[in-house]
Amino acid sequence: MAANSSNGDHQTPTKSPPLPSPLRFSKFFQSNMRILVTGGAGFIGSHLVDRLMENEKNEVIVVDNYFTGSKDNLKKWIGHPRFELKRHDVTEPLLVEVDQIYHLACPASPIFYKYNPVKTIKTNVIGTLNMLGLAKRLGARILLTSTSEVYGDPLVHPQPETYWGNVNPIGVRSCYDEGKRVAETLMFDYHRQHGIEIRVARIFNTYGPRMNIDDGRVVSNFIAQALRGEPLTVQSPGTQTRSFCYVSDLVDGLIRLMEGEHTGPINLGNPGEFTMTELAETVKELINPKVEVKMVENTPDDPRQRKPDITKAKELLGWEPKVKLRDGLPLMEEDFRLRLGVDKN
Ligand SMILES: NC(=O)c1ccc[n+]([C@@H]2O[C@H](COP(=O)([O-])OP(=O)(O)OC[C@H]3O[C@@H](n4cnc5c(N)ncnc54)[C@H](O)[C@@H]3O)[C@@H](O)[C@H]2O)c1
Ligand SMILES: O=C(O)[C@H]1O[C@H](OP(=O)(O)OP(=O)(O)OC[C@H]2O[C@@H](n3ccc(=O)[nH]c3=O)[C@H](O)[C@@H]2O)[C@H](O)[C@@H](O)[C@@H]1O
Repeated sequence: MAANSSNGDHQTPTKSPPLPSPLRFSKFFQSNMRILVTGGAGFIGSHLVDRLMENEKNEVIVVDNYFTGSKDNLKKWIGHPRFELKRHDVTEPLLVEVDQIYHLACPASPIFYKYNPVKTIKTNVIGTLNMLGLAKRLGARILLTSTSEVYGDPLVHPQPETYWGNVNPIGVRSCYDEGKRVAETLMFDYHRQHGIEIRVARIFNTYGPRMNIDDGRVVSNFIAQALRGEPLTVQSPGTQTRSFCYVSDLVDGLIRLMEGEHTGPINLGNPGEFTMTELAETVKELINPKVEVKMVENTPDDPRQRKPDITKAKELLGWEPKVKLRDGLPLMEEDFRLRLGVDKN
């Protein structure tokens, strides 16, 4: 019987195992944490990647199908030894070895998520199932970027995480808001059934540099319109409200949530609340006082009010946003000027 065999079935190895590749000890492999970011070529994802890459102990893998994201957002990392970019659609299974998963992949602007609603549902449901399956196989911690849209057209204001929402299940926005609600359910079922370490962030309207110029969301629309000298299109009635969070604050919140001890769901957003008419007037005043503000028709099921209750984020993550709308808009203006080629007079 072999001396080192516990059950007697094993042969004593006659040959020692091969040495690991010498590359195993190079700088490339010395990271402590390998992190997957799905949707990392998008707006929030690329800012998250920037922040994760600042830490030399992190190795970052991005997967994206480039539906609304772009390699351009990640160009400073392409070729970096701790960075890898892969064209991949999350509705297909993925085999990679990672310690953490930030799962962002999903079109976020209403014009894009409504463009192919069935695909949006597949991305939210099958995409999240695939990422949870990966997390289960690896024992990895997974964070989902859910949304304030799970509250629908809210009847409670501001919205705490305990509010179950007011969502139209058959409307044109349902592919996104019901899709995210199922994604949250899947996260908690995998947690309860399989013990997966989960984190769920409910993000409220976030803005900043790198949003697509023709993204269709309100802040990017107004800034692009102001710079092009076109009327700012306020969708009626203009009294509907949103609360806008600058992207650096949001990324800080996501990382705190991932690194902390709480599953969530946790609201991440800036409680400063504005009507769309107020937003248009602010953009006009800061960027181009000559443009006109024009009232246009709205889209179905547009939520009338939205403001996060961030008590939980403050208490559990020690997080609150720092950048006020009036300070964030000029930072975004600078980026849009560069990309549109419009100089400041
Ligand atoms: N920006 C916000 O205000 C906001 C608010 C709430 C929630 N969120 C959530 O945050 C995440 C990122 O939003 P964003 O504003 O950066 O949007 P974005 O559209 O800029 O980024 C989404 C990224 O996901 C990719 N993607 C889409 N479908 C995919 C698929 N099937 N497979 C692989 N990649 C896919 C896109 O190409 C893009 O790079 C989304 O999950 C969104 O629902 C954003
Ligand atoms: O933060 C959230 O939870 C969600 O918010 C947004 O959805 P929405 O608030 O409808 O975002 P916008 O399309 O930017 O619209 C905001 C408001 O601006 C108005 N709007 C939009 C565009 C425009 O040109 N003018 C205008 O007045 C809309 O009617 C709406 O009332 C995002 O698009 C979602 O991805 C995200 O999940």
